Amino acid sequence: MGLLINGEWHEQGYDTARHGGEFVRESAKLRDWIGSEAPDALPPEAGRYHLYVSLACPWAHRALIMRRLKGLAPLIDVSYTSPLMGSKGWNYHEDEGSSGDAVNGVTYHHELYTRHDPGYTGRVTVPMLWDKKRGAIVNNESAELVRMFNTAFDDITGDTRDFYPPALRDTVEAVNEDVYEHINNGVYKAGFATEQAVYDKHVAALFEALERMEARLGEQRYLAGEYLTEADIRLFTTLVRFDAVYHGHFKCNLRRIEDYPHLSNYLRELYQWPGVAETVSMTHIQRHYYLSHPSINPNGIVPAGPLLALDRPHDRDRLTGRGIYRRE
Ligand SMILES: N[C@@H](CCC(=O)N[C@@H](CS)C(=O)NCC(=O)O)C(=O)O
Repeated sequence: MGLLINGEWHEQGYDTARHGGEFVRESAKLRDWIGSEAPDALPPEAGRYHLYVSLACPWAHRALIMRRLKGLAPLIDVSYTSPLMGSKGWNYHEDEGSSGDAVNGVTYHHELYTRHDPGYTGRVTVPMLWDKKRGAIVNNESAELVRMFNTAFDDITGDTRDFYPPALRDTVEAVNEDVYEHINNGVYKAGFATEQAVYDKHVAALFEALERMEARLGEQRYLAGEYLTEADIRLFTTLVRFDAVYHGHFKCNLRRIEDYPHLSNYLRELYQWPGVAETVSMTHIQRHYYLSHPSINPNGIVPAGPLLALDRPHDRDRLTGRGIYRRE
């Protein structure tokens, strides 16, 4: 793990001591846009953009799912990193399970950031969308990649499915805020805490939020109601990692997702949604977390279980669901 300072790689973990034992996530810095809404946006084009992801990373995973569900796989190709994030950060070592970098041929992900800006300062993260034409990064904030993929390429693909329908936006935003703060990032805040009181606070907030989602999903099919939206994709990527990684490795162990009837059935429904299972690699997920954080798991033993069997039947059909909203 490390970061770039004026274009130089520095090996450095998260500095929790500076924040009283708290893990504080740095905001993504590269925020260009593709589409027709913004005046200075880049044009949507088939084959022009390339998505760099780790199959282990929950933030990358949400972009990868949107790419798949919006039919963008033929337009936007993908490279995935090795699951092991060592002292030089994310890398493309094919012998460790990476696809290699077919576009730029780099070994380390940070080389892409310095190709974009030789003096780059900041964390070097996945997911990241690359513009082959300019040889530059478009955007490294997954929440924005999800939004972009939802609409930017619709004129090319003819796909009008909308994961952020205007009538549901307020609900989606409210759920996203709770899920991001207490669940998506909550597991990290608990797992990377280096003070007992900090861990206690975040683990409690995490399970209170899971209870809220459990109650919500007891009454409605999806987080924003009858339609599957980006809010569901954003919760899914944490739920699917929870019992396998966050429960043990990050000590988020008051309960498992399996112990919540609605959350566990909902997790299985989403996992079985056409196209989703193929974006899930439990091998990358478990190998990444258990092998990349020596301060938490010094011996690097990767556990054998749990046996999740996410293809078991679910009971969600008892609630009204209308699938994905389509724009007129
Ligand atoms: N805000 C970013 C966060 C992405 C992120 O933190 N990704 C992690 C992997 S799960 C990463 O690349 N971490 C490397 C680091 O922080 O040095 C997003 O959602 O796209």
